[in-house]
Amino acid sequence: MATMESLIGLVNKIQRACTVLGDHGGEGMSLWEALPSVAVVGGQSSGKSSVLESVVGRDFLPRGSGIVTRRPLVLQLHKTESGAEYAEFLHAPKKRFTDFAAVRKEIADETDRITGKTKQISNIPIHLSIYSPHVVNLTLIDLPGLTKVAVEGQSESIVEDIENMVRSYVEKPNCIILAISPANQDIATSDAIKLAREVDPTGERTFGVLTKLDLMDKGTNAADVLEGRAYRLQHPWVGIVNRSQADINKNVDMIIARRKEREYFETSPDYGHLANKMGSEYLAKLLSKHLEIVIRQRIPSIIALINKTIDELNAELDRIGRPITADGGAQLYMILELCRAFDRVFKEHLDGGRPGGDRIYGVFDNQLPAALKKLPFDRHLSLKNVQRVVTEADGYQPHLIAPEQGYRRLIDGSISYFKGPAEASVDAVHFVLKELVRKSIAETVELKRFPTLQNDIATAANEALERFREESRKTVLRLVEMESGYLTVDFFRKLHMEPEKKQEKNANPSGPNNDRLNDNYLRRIGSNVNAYIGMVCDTLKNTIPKAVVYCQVREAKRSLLSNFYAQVGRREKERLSAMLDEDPQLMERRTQIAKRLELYKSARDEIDAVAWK
Ligand SMILES: Nc1nc2c(ncn2[C@@H]2O[C@H](COP(=O)(O)OP(=O)(O)OP(=O)(O)O)[C@@H](O)[C@H]2O)c(=O)[nH]1
Repeated sequence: MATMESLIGLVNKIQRACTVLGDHGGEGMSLWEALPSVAVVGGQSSGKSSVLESVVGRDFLPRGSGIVTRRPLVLQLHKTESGAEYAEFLHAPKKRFTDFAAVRKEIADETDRITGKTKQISNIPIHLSIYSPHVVNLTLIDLPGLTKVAVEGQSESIVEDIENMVRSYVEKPNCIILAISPANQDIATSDAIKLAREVDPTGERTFGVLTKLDLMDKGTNAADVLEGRAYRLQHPWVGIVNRSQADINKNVDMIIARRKEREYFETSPDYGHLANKMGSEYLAKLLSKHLEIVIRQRIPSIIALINKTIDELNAELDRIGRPITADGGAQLYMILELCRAFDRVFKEHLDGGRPGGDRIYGVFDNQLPAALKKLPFDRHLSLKNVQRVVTEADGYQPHLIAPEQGYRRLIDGSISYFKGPAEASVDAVHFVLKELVRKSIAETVELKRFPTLQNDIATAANEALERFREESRKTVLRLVEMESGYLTVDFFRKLHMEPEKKQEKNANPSGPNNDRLNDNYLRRIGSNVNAYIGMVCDTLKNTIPKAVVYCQVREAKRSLLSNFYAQVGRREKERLSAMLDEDPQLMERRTQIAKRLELYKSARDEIDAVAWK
């Protein structure tokens, strides 16, 4: 069976770890909140700090008039076997305080650091651990005193602010409330009891503490309260006699004060019969014992919470990706795997399965034919232009039979118009491919965590696409040039064979005459060229897409990242790690999760070890 010390020590340890990680508060139910803690609540000057100090057996809290406690103080008491007493602050972890006057000063300074020297309050806690053979394992939270009026220099809202802050601690179901009330005031007006009743109506987690018993009017006593008749709680009331202000001023030692307190009860005619259940030492033991019971009850639910959280953290780690290995070979492998994952997505876009590849067909099916249709052959083959070209081609010697040179020039001129739509198709497909690269990178889940690699892949892919575009451009231009380079002879032979019935009877069949190049003759040349160009157009409508697919689409599928692979393979280990750089926020998040995971796992181990001892 676990001992009391080990159980409370365990909770102390876990709380401390939670604190280091900033695990308390925040989103969801945290481990911190699942652990029991003791909060000290009371009106101003009710004796909260004095009770805390007697429990610890040391002077270490700032004193003065007005509200001195202006930030929550999370005080963890660690019982040590022997040796010197010392204190440590979470905000100055490397510094051991053995002088408790310095601890007091540090609390005051640290309070001012957040709140300024004003009388404002802050709900950011100060964490203090005290290691001593004279304490019991316990975590206590000292809170600002509840007050009814704001004093000079404080905002009007301070009364409410303090109450809200204190309430935020005591309303947690795992908070044990140490409600401090001074005996020289009517218990019915106690701020502590009022708040405790509100958040814990059944009184099962409230411990009533009555201070200043020695300051009661002569002839009156607090037996009614201490024996539970005035205000009933589930736990017995504990009476306390702290040092008076005069004692404090005289520097009366805590140990002596404890002895005097013991003597007070033992010799008191009013409380002598309760003596063994009164005093700060008894209170410390009572709390510690209660805490142990509570912890024991809570262990199953704490373990459940821990296990649930471990599962959640693991799931989140899986989602954002596990840390990357440091080995160069493994990194190279990982980069190539990631590239392949991208490549798969990219191919799915082209081959179907993912949208986008169809837009390439759109280029061939709509854009290209539409552009071809718009070419200005009407203008180029107008009577006027045909006449101009043919005459120019003839030069000083008009053609004898047929205007061979004129035909060639008209055809060449027309064919060169095809370059525009051919290049436009190349560009259009280029942009579709580029967009698909962008989309594929965004859609490759595995790449999400690696912004640098995403960039590298995008750059490499775009460079490759640029090369393919250039190759494709050359190829389609060549197709067009090939059409000019050698004309289809058959077409003209057939023309020649056709009966020239449409020719005017009086026109000179051999061509030119005095009003050489009459309209009908020119129209015929124009329509012959037009028919030939129509044939070329039909051919190019088919061959341009073939060239584009061959040079760009097929290459993109085959070798989009080939150069990149070769480069990566030659890279140094440092460059590989750099490529696998992640979003700093993500890395930070992963470290956070890993740390919390560590905390929860070690908490589980510790609980296992203690609970089954
Ligand atoms: N005689 C006597 N004086 C006490 C007792 N408890 C507290 N005092 C005195 O009451 C004054 C206030 O006590 P603190 O312990 O500072 O009270 P507090 O509730 O912590 O005060 P704040 O943090 O300012 O709200 C001090 O001067 C103490 O010496 C007691 O049991 N007997």
